[in-house]
Amino acid sequence: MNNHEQSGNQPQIDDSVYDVDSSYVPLKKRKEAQLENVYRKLNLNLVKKEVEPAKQRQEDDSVLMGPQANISLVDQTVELKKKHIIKDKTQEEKIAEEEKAVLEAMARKKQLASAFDIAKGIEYTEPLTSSWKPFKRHRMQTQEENEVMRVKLRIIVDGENVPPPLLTFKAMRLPKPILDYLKEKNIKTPSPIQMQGLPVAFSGRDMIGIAFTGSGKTLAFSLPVIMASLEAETKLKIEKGEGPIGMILSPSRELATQTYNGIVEICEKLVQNGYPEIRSLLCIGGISLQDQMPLLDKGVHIVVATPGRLQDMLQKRKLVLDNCRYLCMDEADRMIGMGFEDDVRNIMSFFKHQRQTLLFSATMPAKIQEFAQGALVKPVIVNVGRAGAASLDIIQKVEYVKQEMRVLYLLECLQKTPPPVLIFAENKSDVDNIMEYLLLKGVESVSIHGSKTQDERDYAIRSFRAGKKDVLVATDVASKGLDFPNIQHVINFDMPKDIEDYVHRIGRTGRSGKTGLATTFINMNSSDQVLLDLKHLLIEGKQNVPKFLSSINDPTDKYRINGNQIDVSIGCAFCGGLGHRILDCPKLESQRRVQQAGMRANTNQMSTNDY
Ligand SMILES: Nc1ncnc2c1ncn2[C@@H]1O[C@H](COP(=O)(O)OP(=O)(O)OP(=O)(O)O)[C@@H](O)[C@H]1O
Repeated sequence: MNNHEQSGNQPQIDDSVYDVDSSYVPLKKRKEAQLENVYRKLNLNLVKKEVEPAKQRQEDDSVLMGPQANISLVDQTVELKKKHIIKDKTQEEKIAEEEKAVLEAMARKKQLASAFDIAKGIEYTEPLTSSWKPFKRHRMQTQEENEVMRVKLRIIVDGENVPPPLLTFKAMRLPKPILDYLKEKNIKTPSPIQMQGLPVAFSGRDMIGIAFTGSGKTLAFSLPVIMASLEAETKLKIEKGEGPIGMILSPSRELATQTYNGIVEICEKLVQNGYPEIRSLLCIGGISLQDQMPLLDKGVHIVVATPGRLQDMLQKRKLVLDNCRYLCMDEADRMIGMGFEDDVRNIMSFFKHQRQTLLFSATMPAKIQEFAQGALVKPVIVNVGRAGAASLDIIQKVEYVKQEMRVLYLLECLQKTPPPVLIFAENKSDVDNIMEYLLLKGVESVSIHGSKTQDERDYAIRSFRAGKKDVLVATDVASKGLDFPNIQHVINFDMPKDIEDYVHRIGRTGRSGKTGLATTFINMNSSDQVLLDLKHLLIEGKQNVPKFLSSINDPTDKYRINGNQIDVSIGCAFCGGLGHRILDCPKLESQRRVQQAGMRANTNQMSTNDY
């Protein structure tokens, strides 16, 4: 029943209609055109360069080499060896060079740094320090011992002087009320991203944290901001109108609210136990600024914000970042890579001092890491699993369902598991239609998308979270970071445009060690590129790959010369998709188009949804 392709008796499955071959006829031409577009966008002239060096070398060689040459034989030999190496470059090396050039050009174009620092010519070379340190016995551990531990925990780190991983919350020297809070929440042992990420963040180090959906990243950046605030408050009380000490940026109002609520709970626990009051402000669209003025007047320690409202407040000087020393971007690749990039750059420009910067996400392609490293000081990269990999706790099913049959099939699909179930659709109108249909059929459902009022959005999230509604139908606004308890099943009414969104969507289930199911409807309307990314993601996750996916012509085959010589698992350095390389990246191409048309606000769903 789960797999239509396998059962072969469902009318809505029609593999024969799915003529994938025809869409790949002009592949070579398409690649050439895409390449040209990428280069044009980046003002590179690499296509020309590819042709010219050989000619140039010939000319150079004729001048430099041979008996007439005015250089020593040793130098000539070196030159000849170089020449030989250049000539012997494998196709793999050439591709790697092209990819590197594209990435470097992008990094140059998009330095993520404070305008203030750039203007003043300030460059920070050393990380900030903090008074936190691990117990002596952990400090005494050798790097080798730490590394052995990391290997066991499947944690990969990169960076100088990485603090040791700590296996218990107690070893992290957290205040007792926080330890009690964690126990009450049944959070007994830190997850791997917490074991390594928390010591790094507590030490004041800049960090990029990558770990699969539902693995506890929120605590890995919330506890450090609370600790930093406690430290600051203890040293010098935050007075009227001062603060914040730390700031967390989220791509959606709902995610910001969730993070804020978690922080407030922990801070309340601290106050109940005699610790100083740590005040937090939720800075998102749809909340009355007037209502927040009394809190702002008192001074706040922590701000959790979406970029739109935050910029508004910064511009109006309702908030100043003079004392802000901690910045975390949750779902960082979304924040930097798509849509919010200019906003983030603008927010950065309001900082006046060095800050600790942390970036977290489940999907963080190399492109973002390179880009972000320009803004971080001696960062530590903490990686648990491949960036962009799906959680192994999710059973992924992919079914071919004709476009017009999808709504009808939803009801059957809903029977697969008990509630709660999340249904994702790309378009707001689809969300509305699905919702109407489910209500007609008596399914207790709520829906959320960017055109709903804040009250409607809040109601939907609240009632679904409380278990009063069985089904939440949503656009991608609810796909990133939201943590609903025990989602049994995620249904993708359509395949998202990029594989990262797919990873985030299905990541609403299979969280904190529990198993979940994800079903995705695909048909001829799904793009070939993303289906190939999906195929490779399923292979990576050891999931069943349906025949209609495995039979698609795979352009990454062309990179597997000489018997799979190229490791395709490196995937696309821009979007992280495994089914293509950066030179074929549809997302890069679509961004180029968006930028050219100057339509960012209209075409990026996040931007319209989340302010
Ligand atoms: N160490 C832990 N042990 C058990 N549960 C935990 C632990 N840490 C966090 N959790 C719980 O796991 C759930 C998922 O955590 P969280 O929302 O932080 O995941 P995430 O990694 O941020 O996911 P996403 O990538 O989707 O944003 C939450 O309900 C959280 O309370």
